[in-house]
Amino acid sequence: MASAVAKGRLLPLLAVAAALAAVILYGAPFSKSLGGEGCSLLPHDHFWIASERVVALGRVGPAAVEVKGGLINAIAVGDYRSFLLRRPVVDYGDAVIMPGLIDVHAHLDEPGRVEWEGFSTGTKAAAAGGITTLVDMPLNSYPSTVSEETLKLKVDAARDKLYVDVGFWGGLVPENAFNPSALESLLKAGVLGLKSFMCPSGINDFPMTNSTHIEEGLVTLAKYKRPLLIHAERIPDIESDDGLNGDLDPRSYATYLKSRPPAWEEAAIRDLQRAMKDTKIGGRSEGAHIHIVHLSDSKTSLDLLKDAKHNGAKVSIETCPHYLAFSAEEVPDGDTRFKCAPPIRDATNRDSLWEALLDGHIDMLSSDHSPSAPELKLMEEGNFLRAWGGISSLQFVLPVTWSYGKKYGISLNQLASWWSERPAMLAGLKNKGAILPGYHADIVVWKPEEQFQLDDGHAVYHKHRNISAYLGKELSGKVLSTFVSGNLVFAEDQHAKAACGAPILAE
Ligand SMILES: NC(=O)NC(NC(N)=O)C(=O)[O-]
Ligand SMILES: [Zn+2]
Ligand SMILES: [Zn+2]
Repeated sequence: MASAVAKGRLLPLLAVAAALAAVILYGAPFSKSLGGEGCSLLPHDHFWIASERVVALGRVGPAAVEVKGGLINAIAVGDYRSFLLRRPVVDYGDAVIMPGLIDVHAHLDEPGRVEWEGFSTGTKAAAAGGITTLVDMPLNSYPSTVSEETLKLKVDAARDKLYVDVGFWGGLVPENAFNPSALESLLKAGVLGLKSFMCPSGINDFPMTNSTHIEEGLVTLAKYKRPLLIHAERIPDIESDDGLNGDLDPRSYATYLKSRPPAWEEAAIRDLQRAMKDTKIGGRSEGAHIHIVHLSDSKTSLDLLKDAKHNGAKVSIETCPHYLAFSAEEVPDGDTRFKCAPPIRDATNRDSLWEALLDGHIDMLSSDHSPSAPELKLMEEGNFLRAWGGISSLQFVLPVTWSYGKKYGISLNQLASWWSERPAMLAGLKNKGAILPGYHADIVVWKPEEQFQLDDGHAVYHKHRNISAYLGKELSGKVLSTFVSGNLVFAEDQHAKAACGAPILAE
């Protein structure tokens, strides 16, 4: 098995344990020092972790991973046990060792709305769920991250509160879209890219943009080679009133579903045709990249995006676990925990989303963790039209993707691609998103087969556990350990004492 992987595939072979022909060792060129006191539950900065199922180098199999100074230093592929005698090693048996998840779409709501989530609880939940990096959305905090100054407020608010690494998206809003120097100062200050809405965002200081704002913003983004993430729903110029006449029961999920039809996603994507074309080689914003967040409509909207990609536009697509796990048919009336925008659609739509993900038309997954204060979910009243829209899911996305994906035959390598490799590329995170020598030792160790009930006895680190639509579900996939830059930040239902995650700022 070892030699099959080694054959000319990847990195230079720096050393081979001569006594053990079965072990192939890949080495890294440099190392970086670890964080300080209390950062890790493991008292070493040089150690090995090993298991029968390491997801690395394009395969899943027995291997040991050497972690040194926060980086992956080497990978010994094959029968590692005798090789590791007398070395500090954690042998995880048949648990899976996989790259940590990178969640490119989470709303942590700090500063300004810590009563919704906050950096501390949000990143503790991430660590407990095997997420090692997340990128925070520019809205739902107050103020929104739309300028150099407001980014500074974010970074200041995050100090000493991060249990995992956190990057930041900035906002593209009408106020800065036609002002390249304002956008440049935001980009120079370190946001990893920008995000905009094509419909009202629900947040006053984050107004929506039209396609002209977007086309202008992309020209500046092209210079920096950073992406624009777009919430692609737009109220069509002529709204059909299908089904929206007659009695509207705001507790009925059908009412909500009809209020945001696939035509909204389609209208936004049609409106983006010119912007997408501009990203092509030779186009006005060549070098820029459009990323469609949380795609729900797997029909015309997806077809239009597939065409754009096929014609050379630089476009990527994400969807979220809730669109893959749930269907409109099963959302109980009045259960506003399931309210999000765009909405969760019918089961046929869900199956087609899975198909598109498996076929590579959808590139990656994200949580779109968007909690609020519980009162705003109006759970007693159950009013879908007035409740806060957003699914609370951060800690659960790995077991959810796995549990609901099993019946579609997903593999561990696909999980690593959708949750680590592709998101790292989107966010421009070099040295993250894979278990490779020289990369950050950002790793999740988990047991896919272990089932658990997400009941009252289960530790949930989100600020508000009861607003999550996943509560009460039986899931498969228990996270044992999470490493961020070699620090064991979560293990056995415990977090490291100190919050040593790093803010990530683009250079
Ligand atoms: N203001 C929000 O957080 N909105 C979010 N809400 C959802 N998805 O329901 C989003 O990402 O659009
Ligand atoms: Zn959105
Ligand atoms: Zn969102």
